[in-house]
Amino acid sequence: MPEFLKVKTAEEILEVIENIAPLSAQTVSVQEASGRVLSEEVKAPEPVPHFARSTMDGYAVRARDTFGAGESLPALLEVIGEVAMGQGAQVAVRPGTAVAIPTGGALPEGADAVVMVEYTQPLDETAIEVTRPVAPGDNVLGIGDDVAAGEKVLERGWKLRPQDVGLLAAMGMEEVRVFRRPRVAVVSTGDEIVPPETRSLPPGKIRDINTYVVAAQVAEAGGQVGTVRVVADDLDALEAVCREALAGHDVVILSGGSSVGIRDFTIRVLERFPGSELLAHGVAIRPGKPTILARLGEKVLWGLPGQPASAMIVFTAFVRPSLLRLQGVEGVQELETNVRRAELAQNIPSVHGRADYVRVRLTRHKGRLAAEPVFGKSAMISTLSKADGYVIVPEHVEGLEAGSLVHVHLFSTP
Ligand SMILES: Nc1nc2c(c(=O)[nH]1)N[C@H]1C(S)=C(S)[C@@H](COP(=O)(O)OP(=O)(O)OC[C@H]3O[C@@H](n4cnc5c(N)ncnc54)[C@H](O)[C@@H]3O)O[C@H]1N2
Ligand code: MOO
Repeated sequence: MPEFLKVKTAEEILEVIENIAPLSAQTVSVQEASGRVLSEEVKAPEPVPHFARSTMDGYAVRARDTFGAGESLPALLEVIGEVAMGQGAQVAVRPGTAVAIPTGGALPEGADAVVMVEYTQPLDETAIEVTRPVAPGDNVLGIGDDVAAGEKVLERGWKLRPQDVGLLAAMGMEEVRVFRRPRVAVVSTGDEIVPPETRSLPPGKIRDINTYVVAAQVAEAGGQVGTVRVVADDLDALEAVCREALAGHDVVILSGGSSVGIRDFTIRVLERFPGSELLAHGVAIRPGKPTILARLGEKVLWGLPGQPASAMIVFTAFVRPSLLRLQGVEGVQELETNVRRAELAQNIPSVHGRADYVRVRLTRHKGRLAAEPVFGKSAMISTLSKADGYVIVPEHVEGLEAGSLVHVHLFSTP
């Protein structure tokens, strides 16, 4: 009797994934760096800012000249000049004097603070009264206050976000070293699969769903979608497509044919690749049991269940983290941002023996985030479209009760 050869728990699969080494590194320009993962830590090559800047519109002063100043006893200061934006200060502040300065202007020599214009009163063309004292450093961003020279600002394995790219730009970095993005082939198998543009569907045929879902998920996970193919249930044809896909890609994702039926060829194709190492055939989750994970040297092959809901759930739970590992993401940066806590809106029944991955939709209930189960067979695409993610009912738990707090694993990062 055919059977699943190597059934693993979700935790065991995630352990295998954690041990996937990143791909090689490459240099990219800072403009292209958002979403990429650093292959080296970044240290600040220079201080930011590299000159002391005012953070307010006002007057650069010596703080001690304002000590004791108040509404009834203002400090009188001579205004001896003005700082132009984008230029170094041309004049130094001496005792008893002030220099007009815009927000972001360079603090003149001799000054150690800025008085906001609101707390000054012009006396005449060349003098002001200061009605509030400032302490040294007030309203000033000193050299290196933002980033000190040599400071470690970003870790290896950090996935760069827009604000990180801003930090690199501020430090004058034009390029960074990042891990290569995995090139991924997406292959759907099945005699029944026809392209979406097919107008009148013959009986027994269905339009291709998984190719489109998986390719979009790969792109969202930072992978580069390469070959996209639909292959008939034919062992030789599938072998040929896999051979070509493995040669030109880091990862090959098949969908369909991963179960134990007579037309489920993924395992049989793998047997034709002598160096292949089957890491999992079957994972103890529902839906999604017929999942295959294999390594062929440096390459990774995933066989996803053909049912669209199963394929999408398995991708989110396992394939996505594996693509992130190949890109060098370390720790939980990405996985954490993909989880929301919500209150379960309805009971979820479940049985012992397999972890249930139940599709849910996120809604607002009395100002709080709620997770509403979307029940349906794994052959249904509409349930996925209604759902935002899934909730896991662990193997040894008999269902979850309405009102309990759950983790919703999102299909997409918003
Ligand atoms: N005797 C058993 N039969 C099945 C088992 C089992 O344990 N024992 N598991 C069931 C489960 S659960 C799933 S899920 C499916 C997965 O099977 P395969 O991965 O081998 O996938 P296929 O049989 O090729 O297809 C299943 C289903 O999905 C449809 N499909 C396939 N590709 C696409 C696509 N690109 N777009 C849209 N739909 C697709 C396909 O037409 C089938 O209806 O096995 C169960 N059987
Ligand atoms: O486990 Mo299947 O993947 O229910 O549809």
